[in-house]
Amino acid sequence: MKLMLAAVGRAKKGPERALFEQYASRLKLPLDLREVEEKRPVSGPERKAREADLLLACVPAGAVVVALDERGKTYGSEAFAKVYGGWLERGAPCVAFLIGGADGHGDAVRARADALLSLSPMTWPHMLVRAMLAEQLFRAQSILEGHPYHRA
Ligand SMILES: C[S@@+](CC[C@H](N)C(=O)[O-])C[C@H]1O[C@@H](n2cnc3c(N)ncnc32)[C@H](O)[C@@H]1O
Repeated sequence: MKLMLAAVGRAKKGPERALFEQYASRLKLPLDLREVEEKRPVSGPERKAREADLLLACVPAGAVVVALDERGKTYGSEAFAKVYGGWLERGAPCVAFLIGGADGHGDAVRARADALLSLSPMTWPHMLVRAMLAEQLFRAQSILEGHPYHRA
């Protein structure tokens, strides 16, 4: 079992990337980061559709697919830990988290996703979303293990 984060855009060296790497490195399951980019000058629905294809091409067969979307379901951290634990127990080879680009996710991602996960109803910059997701995965891991980190 591994975790995968497929995301639109390439993270430059900087605080968001450092924060993501800090939390990702504390996860016991390997977290494979795959960055995708549409290089052709397309916009709007065409860009969204192309980015959806690029993201889905990263997803291994049989993976649990979780699309990050502000319109998705929100959880408290304890409730999220239970849901996350359920995904891990499904026996899938991978839990794949997908982060969209400036225009959000295309229809193909929504159709394939097993869950739409919101970190809040607000829209956050996608590079920050990577770090926030990694922190919540680490928090969920701590909750499932009964580690005191999650009380902080
Ligand atoms: C800058 S946002 C683009 C939002 C886009 N305008 C939309 O309507 O979906 C880029 C990506 O960051 C992620 N994202 C931003 N805010 C989020 C939130 N509150 N919860 C979950 N994911 C979020 C989503 O994956 C989104 O596709």
